[in-house]
Amino acid sequence: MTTIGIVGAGAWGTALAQVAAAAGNNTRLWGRDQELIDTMIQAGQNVRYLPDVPLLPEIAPTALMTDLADCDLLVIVVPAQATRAILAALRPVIRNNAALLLAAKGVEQKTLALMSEVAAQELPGHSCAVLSGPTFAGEVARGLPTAVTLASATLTRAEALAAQLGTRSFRPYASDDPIGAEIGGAVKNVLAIACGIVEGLGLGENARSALITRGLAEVTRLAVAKGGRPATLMGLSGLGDITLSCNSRQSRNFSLGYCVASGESRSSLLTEGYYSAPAVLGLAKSLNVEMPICEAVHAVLHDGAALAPQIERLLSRPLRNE
Ligand SMILES: NC(=O)C1=CN([C@@H]2O[C@H](COP(=O)(O)OP(=O)(O)OC[C@H]3O[C@@H](n4cnc5c(N)ncnc54)[C@H](O)[C@@H]3O)[C@@H](O)[C@H]2O)C=CC1
Ligand SMILES: O=C(CO)COP(=O)(O)O
Repeated sequence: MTTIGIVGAGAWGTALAQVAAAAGNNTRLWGRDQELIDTMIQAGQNVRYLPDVPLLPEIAPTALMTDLADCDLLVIVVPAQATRAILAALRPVIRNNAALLLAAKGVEQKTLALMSEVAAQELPGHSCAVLSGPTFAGEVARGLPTAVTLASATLTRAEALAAQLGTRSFRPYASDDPIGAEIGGAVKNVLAIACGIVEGLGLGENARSALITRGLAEVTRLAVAKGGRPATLMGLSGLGDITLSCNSRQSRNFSLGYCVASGESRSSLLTEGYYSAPAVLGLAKSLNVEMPICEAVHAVLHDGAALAPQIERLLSRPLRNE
């Protein structure tokens, strides 16, 4: 039996622990907060991040990193900006041949690195794959049907992981384009903020559809410049996740955009898209890729730009061929 350590006991980490356990793996769920872990053990649910979802009894929550020492696979599910520190903390603990599966959707602000690049620097020699796609944690944890991209540089490795984690309701599709999958996951968060803004301003469904489609063109340009394949962006980790997150207030990124547009407080909603926007743009600049929608979101969130001129700027761009 495979022993899987889920590193990060937030909403997505908890949902992935449900998946790993349901797929028949020996599953540990590590979180940094001992009090939360104790409550999880007592209440049989993650009361802070995923309330009202009973956890499978096979999941072993722990706040001790040493409990991950014998894991065959570590699923890294802390926010992108915290991933480097967690990987470094795991270095003295985990087995030399433990595999990594990266589940955060973001780009590191300090270095503009993708999570797979961070992992290669912090834990060189460990095999590494990426999990991404349209997945609201609550739905996955309740066992509702979901499909994801599971990408690794080697297709056979991705297929093996897909078989290890797949169930009737959680269907990983294997891919050998981790870069495309990672870029899709990181940029969709920024696009979801843009769509939340459009919704909050009441600009209509046509405008949202235009943003989704032109956003898809934008993210594809970046992925290709970074070495990914356009077809990946037409799959679950691209179009699939953009469609989900750009159309639902269940998305925290979409909700952040909505709050920004309607002038509601957004302090409790600083999301992966908020933190990754500067890194996505930095990466785009370094690769000479134009990303006007992400630029507008960044200007509003990080430079204090007013919404109206940013919308005007997008609408007054020269007409071009599709
Ligand atoms: N919630 C969702 O539906 C999905 C989330 N994701 C991605 O998964 C990643 C995690 O998101 P969520 O679990 O939703 O976030 P969350 O906010 O629910 O939980 C984050 C977890 O990470 C822990 N954490 C934060 N900083 C840490 C640090 N420095 N060291 C150790 N632990 C730390 C927190 O204590 C918490 O347990 C994000 O990149 C997100 O984009 C991906 C797919 C679905
Ligand atoms: O990644 C997600 C869905 O695929 C979750 O989106 P939010 O982080 O915007 O809630």
